[in-house]
Amino acid sequence: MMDSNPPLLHHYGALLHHPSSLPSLESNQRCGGLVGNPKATRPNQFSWSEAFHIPLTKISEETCYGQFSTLREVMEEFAATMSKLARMLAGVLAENLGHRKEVIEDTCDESACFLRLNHYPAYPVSPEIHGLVPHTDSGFLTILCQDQVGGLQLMKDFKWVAVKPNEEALIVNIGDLFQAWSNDVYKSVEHRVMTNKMKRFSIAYFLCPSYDSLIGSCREPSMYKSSLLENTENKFEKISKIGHKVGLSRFLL
Ligand SMILES: O=C(O)CCC(=O)C(=O)O
Ligand SMILES: [Fe+2]
Repeated sequence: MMDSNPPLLHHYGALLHHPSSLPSLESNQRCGGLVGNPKATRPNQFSWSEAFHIPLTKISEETCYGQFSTLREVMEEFAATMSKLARMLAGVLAENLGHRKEVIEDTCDESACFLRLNHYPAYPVSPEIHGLVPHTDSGFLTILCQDQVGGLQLMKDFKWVAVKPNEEALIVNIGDLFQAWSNDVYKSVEHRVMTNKMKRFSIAYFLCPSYDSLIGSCREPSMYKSSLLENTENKFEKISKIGHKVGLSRFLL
């Protein structure tokens, strides 16, 4: 967790409490939608949530916002702020491993980065249902802004630990590809969202390597093979076929 300037979150309150009827997933497909789980056999393999998922390359396109065109400007501003912060943090983490911070600029151009506005409709608190199923984020770094409702948990020492809402803080997660790049010095943490009797909102900014970047470890002996990201198995294809993403295993040597 890191301290953030409280006005930042207040300024973006309109986004955090975005209308629950943002452009439907169907109309949002043009901007990149989420995929379900065709292999699910139990309710807790589904996520009780909907998401407005928008690549940075489309953030200025009015068609992505449907009737909520007033959100466009604040989305652009929010994405620019998060992008700067994510790059700065990832740069510091890269420098900590003895690399130039510019390696992040070289690897992660905006073409693969995206924002996701998550909405978790109210549901009785239950261990049987997830707001968002356990997962790790796939990219380099995620910056997450959550409201005051709570429900986010992360795996620590084989136990789920609640990440208490703090309106003065942002949550920063390492993603799978940063774990691979750092040769496991940084770990992508598993997390999930539980349901809540109040509706909940969060916004995530995902800093991701561009599809034409070579992903491999920055240290020897490397635990992960170097491969062009576009040649590795597509996580979305896998989710729609086998019900879960392939994650880091696709890079292991
Ligand atoms: O809503 C949250 O707190 C978590 C969201 C998340 O993990 C994601 O969008 O990948
Ligand atoms: Fe996540």
